[in-house]
Amino acid sequence: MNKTSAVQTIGILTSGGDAPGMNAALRAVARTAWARGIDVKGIYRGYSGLLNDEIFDMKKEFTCDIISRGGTALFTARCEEFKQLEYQEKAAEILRSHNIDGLVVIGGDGSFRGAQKLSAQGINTVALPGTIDLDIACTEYTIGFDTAVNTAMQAIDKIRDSSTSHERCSIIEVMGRNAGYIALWCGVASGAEDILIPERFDGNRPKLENELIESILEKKALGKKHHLIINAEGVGHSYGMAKRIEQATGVETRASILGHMQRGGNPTAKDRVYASYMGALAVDLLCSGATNRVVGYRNGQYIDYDIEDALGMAKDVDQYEFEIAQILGR
Ligand SMILES: Nc1ncnc2c1ncn2[C@@H]1O[C@H](COP(=O)(O)OP(=O)(O)OP(=O)(O)O)[C@@H](O)[C@H]1O
Ligand SMILES: O=P(O)(O)OC[C@H]1O[C@](O)(CO)[C@@H](O)[C@@H]1O
Ligand SMILES: [Mg+2]
Repeated sequence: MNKTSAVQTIGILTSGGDAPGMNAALRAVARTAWARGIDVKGIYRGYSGLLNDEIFDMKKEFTCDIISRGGTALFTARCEEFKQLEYQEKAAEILRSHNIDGLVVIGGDGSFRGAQKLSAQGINTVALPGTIDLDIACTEYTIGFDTAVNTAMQAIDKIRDSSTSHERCSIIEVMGRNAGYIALWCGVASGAEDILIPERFDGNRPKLENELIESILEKKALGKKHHLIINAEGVGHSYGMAKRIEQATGVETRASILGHMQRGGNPTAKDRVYASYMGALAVDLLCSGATNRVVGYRNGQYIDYDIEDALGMAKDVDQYEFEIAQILGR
């Protein structure tokens, strides 16, 4: 019991797509809470597990040997029904029945909405940005992005060796349904000739493919031995694109979709360390009586925002960075 803390029992859940570093975050939440004299309960499978009362007393052993592991030891899920008020009320009741008066939600923007709804139900809630997509406007860093980019970059390096040997064009599709940050970073880090991201795609596929065909022929004329296109999932259609490009250019073209391997693997040092500090801050915010907050990282500092304000912020790929990425690929 901590008489000065606003909360006495903290629950932790992970929600949405898993992200490397989630384990480091939940470990830091638990260990900081214990250091502050606060009990910790784990909730399996995100909001879905919460509604099914999959709640347990977390013990120290649960947090051992997980900092280096990808994924989430709490498992994760998406739960459509949680968007309805009656299920949010039910979830708050379940939390109260376990004496959970503070909750840490680790997930992406969708999970933040859920956290906000639980805060409205009277459960003090703090969210941590756990997503490989980097698509959260209030923060320059999200847990898992660094690992995902490094994983994808290493895969692209390997494809590049094969692509160069065969003097082919390779289209490599990386994750990011609505956001092109992974594609942009991989494109720059791999020296890609073209980078396709949803933020700069107007939906006109014939126009996009014509531009790519022109770019491939131009570079071929300059003597380039391969052509690497990094395509974000949000633009997609990599296999069809490869076929049409090959037909139009006569350059053998292959598509590779990297898929969920980008979400796994041992987190980088950055993801472990940032996630650890963010997890600790979430606990200290709850202890101070804060609710409906999201933790972020900006200008070298860990900070927190009101969830509504955070979700209201707009995020776009930096135009200067995008232009330079294109120049460097020429
Ligand atoms: N408007 C909402 N109200 C209540 N809960 C929500 C809302 N939107 C999303 N959620 C809950 O959060 C869960 C995760 O949301 P979502 O699938 O958007 O993933 P995310 O947290 O954004 O992560 P990522 O995009 O990185 O996979 C949903 O399945 C749902 O349970
Ligand atoms: O296949 P799933 O698990 O539904 O998730 C895919 C989505 O999750 C993300 O990787 C974010 O975690 C998106 O980039 C992707 O579109
Ligand atoms: Mg999301």
